[in-house]
Amino acid sequence: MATGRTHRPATRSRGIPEATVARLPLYLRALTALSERSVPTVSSEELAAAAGVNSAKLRKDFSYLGSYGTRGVGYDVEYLVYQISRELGLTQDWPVVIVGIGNLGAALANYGGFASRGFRVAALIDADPAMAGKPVAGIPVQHTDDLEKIIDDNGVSIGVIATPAGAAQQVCDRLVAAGVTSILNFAPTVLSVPDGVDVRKVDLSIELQILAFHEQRKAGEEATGESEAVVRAPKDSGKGPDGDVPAVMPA
Ligand SMILES: NC(=O)c1ccc[n+]([C@@H]2O[C@H](COP(=O)([O-])OP(=O)(O)OC[C@H]3O[C@@H](n4cnc5c(N)ncnc54)[C@H](O)[C@@H]3O)[C@@H](O)[C@H]2O)c1
Repeated sequence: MATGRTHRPATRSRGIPEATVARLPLYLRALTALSERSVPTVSSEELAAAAGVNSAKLRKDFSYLGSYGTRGVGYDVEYLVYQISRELGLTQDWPVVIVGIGNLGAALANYGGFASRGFRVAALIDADPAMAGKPVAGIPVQHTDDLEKIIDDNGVSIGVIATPAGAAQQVCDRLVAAGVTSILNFAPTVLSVPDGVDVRKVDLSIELQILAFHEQRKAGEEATGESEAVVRAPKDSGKGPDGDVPAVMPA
């Protein structure tokens, strides 16, 4: 299944719904931008607009954090940044390994945005012996033979898979056996993991296919001149139960 969902129940142990957890990074991004502009407080409406979320939903989400804002003043930006960062586990440093240092893995390794969000690229791993020792983003690539030792030495719990699809499950199995409990998978394949391991999948081509579906629908509306046309989506419109995550893609 092409999904960005984690293999977890809908509610986390501390009572915060998974859908709220998924919105916390959106609030954090908007709050960080306000903080960088030294904005001290923000109303729920302003923040909701900046995060692209409905304001009633935002207030409900923040109630799970025990954050209710002050009437007429709004939310304290710095405190909310701290609260959300703490809730997301970002007040600590997370060493991450990237496996598969080709076009995508190298681009990820070079992305500066991870470090500023608390994710440190601890190691780069590839199966190609010719790459071993070569620096990418200033970090020497290490061979997959040493994967288990690298995970252990660096205390890594988050792994990023950027290998071809055919290698991804085997890489995943090794990461999990070595102690990794969260995986971000870029390979276009479904990974099987044991309970207790979270997998999130990123697939830009699926996002593009969903956009293509909407483009096609818009073009159909224009052609028939139906400004408010009821153009019914196929039974499976490409959206999951939350309306934001593709559940099943057309063949
Ligand atoms: N999710 C997305 O939006 C998205 C976008 C682009 C690419 N991809 C996927 O990301 C993956 C990588 O794409 P790319 O363009 O970087 O490919 P690439 O061929 O440039 O790189 C793949 C790298 O993986 C290494 N590799 C192969 N088997 C391995 C193994 N068992 N263990 C460790 N390393 C191994 C190869 O040596 C190579 O360096 C592909 O699966 C591709 O489909 C996903």
